[in-house]
Amino acid sequence: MARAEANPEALWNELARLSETGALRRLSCAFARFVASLANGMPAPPALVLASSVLSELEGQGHSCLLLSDLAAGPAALLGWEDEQWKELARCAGPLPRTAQGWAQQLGGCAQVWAVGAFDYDQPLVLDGDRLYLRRYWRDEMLVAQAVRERAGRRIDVDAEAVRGWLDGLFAARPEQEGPDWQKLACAIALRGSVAIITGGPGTGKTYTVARLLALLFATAPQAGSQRIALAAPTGKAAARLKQSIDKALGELADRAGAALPLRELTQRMGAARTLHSLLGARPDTRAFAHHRGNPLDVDVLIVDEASMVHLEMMASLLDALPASATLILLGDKDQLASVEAGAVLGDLCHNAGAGGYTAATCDYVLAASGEAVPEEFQGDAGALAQQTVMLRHSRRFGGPIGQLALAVNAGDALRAEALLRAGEQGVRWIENAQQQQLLQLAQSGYGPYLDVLNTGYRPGLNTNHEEWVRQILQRFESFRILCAVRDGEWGVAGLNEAVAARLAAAGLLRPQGDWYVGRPVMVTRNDYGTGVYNGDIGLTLPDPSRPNALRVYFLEGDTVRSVLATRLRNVETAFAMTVHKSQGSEFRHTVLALPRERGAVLTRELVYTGITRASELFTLVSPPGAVLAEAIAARTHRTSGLRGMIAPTSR
Ligand SMILES: Nc1ncnc2c1ncn2[C@@H]1O[C@H](COP(=O)(O)OP(=O)(O)OP(=O)(O)O)[C@@H](O)[C@H]1O
Repeated sequence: MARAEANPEALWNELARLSETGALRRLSCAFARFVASLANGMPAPPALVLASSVLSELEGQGHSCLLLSDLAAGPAALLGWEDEQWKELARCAGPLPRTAQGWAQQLGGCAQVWAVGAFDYDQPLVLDGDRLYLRRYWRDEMLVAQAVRERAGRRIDVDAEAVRGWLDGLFAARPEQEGPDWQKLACAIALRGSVAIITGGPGTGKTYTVARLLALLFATAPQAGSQRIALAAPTGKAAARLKQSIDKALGELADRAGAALPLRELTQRMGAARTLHSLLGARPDTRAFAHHRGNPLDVDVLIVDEASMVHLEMMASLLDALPASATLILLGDKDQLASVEAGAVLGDLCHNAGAGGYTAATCDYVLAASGEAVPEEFQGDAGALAQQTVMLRHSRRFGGPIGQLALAVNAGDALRAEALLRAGEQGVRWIENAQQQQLLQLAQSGYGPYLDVLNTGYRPGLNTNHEEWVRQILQRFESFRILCAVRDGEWGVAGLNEAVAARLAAAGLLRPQGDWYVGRPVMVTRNDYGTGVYNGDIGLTLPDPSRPNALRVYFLEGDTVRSVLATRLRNVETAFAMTVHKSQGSEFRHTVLALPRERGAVLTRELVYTGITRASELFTLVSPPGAVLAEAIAARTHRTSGLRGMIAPTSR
């Protein structure tokens, strides 16, 4: 890097140029200007201008902080830039520190940066060791780390013998299986603490396990009758699915347990599963929730499903609002895509779950309370939180080709993934060197079943009633979906939605007119408290039976159908195709994953894995020419955060 003199004007011009070319968000440029403006008229050091713009840019990509070592090494790759773009910017900035320590010294001396431990003037940037944060994210990470550490260290007295008796009754013996019953083990572990993480791929029995954990809590809690249990998930769809699965599992258990355990009472008392937004009391026009440490949630046990989708800010709010006496159970698949917003909280909390790392004390307790012996390879001491974390390893739903493909992708084995796809076994298909027409053909047959019912029309007498007709259409629509890696272009959400609608119209199956038309599937893109629809909700546009010319959008939540007048929905987009991100928490009988022509930063192993695991019976990969699949599998999501480090020091 050249060691020229600093040229502040050239630096600002270069930042502006980068934002004009789209390499840098306008926001990042504006943020750097804001930080610079806080110097009481003094010129801002170029190092600070650079660090602020890079930090803001990385925040937009989901990182919660900036490692100074990345800054010293040149963050071009991290930003998705060419080396030359960074070098040019750095040239304008003049001499810059070459080491992380050098950066820490320079930044720590700036009035806009609070070096942790120094006097706090509420500066916008926080320097914590070798990490630079926006203050909000530093505060959120500290809050999450502290709350998790405290919870992981807390033990609840358990009568291990009694627990063993109940667990033996709740889980069938499995003489033919090798290794411990991780599900049983997870119940024992969760019961003794005020936090537990149960992670595992799809179909590994996370919900099955948690239903048994609830039964166990009910059977062993001193005041079982008054336990307040809440179920929640990041999206409405995931919440409805959680409630449905738990009700089903508890229903089956109730039949088996009989009078010994009044589980039907528990099911009735639990109430609906809610989105985290609604549980915490989201309010229009403010980020602050109604529930926080001053007005905590009224719960004893909180179960959160699809925890991989929970972003840092939400996790911090949740932990802040949870009373110390309550137990938090997080369920999720650590290998799925992280949240759209900054942070990869579940991944950070249980990054090493596969290795176990259970102490002798944990192993003794688990043996006494569940009869399960932890194999030697999973023993060790991976810290307090690891003692409360269990990974479920055996998928019941996913043994076939879809499961094998997901495993291969997760293990980074592109050759095996390609071989499985090419073998064309029942359950997985690959359309290589695809043309868009082939995908549109798939869409026409995949969406055919819902369009059949739609086009038959609602006829009193033929379809038992209007709600039943709507339910049938919604259920059929939910059995097929196109997932995209990107938003733009021929293989992106926007282009494909338009192309699919045009194709269905050309086939005489739809009559698109203007924004709203009968049969248009839509996805809500923003929470709307007025109409009670939330980001990620998917509905279908159908005639309003009581007003001849009006259209309503119908949403299916579990078994319940609800609707909103179409014209009242402001933030929606057509949803024949959706991003893999938005599909998390959903499952479709046939899932089609469309990869783009070129590899970009978003195309990662986690994205492909998440796409595959949305399919319950059939998975089709559609890819234009190129080695995009192998490249995607080789690219892992990397999110910089300080959470692991903040939890680790005192977690042993
Ligand atoms: N120990 C078990 N014995 C019998 N059936 C089981 C067991 N564990 C899970 N199942 C069954 O396997 C299926 C998948 O379980 P479950 O839905 O709990 O998995 P999950 O991990 O929550 O899946 P997802 O991530 O897709 O929500 C269910 O039908 C469940 O009843």
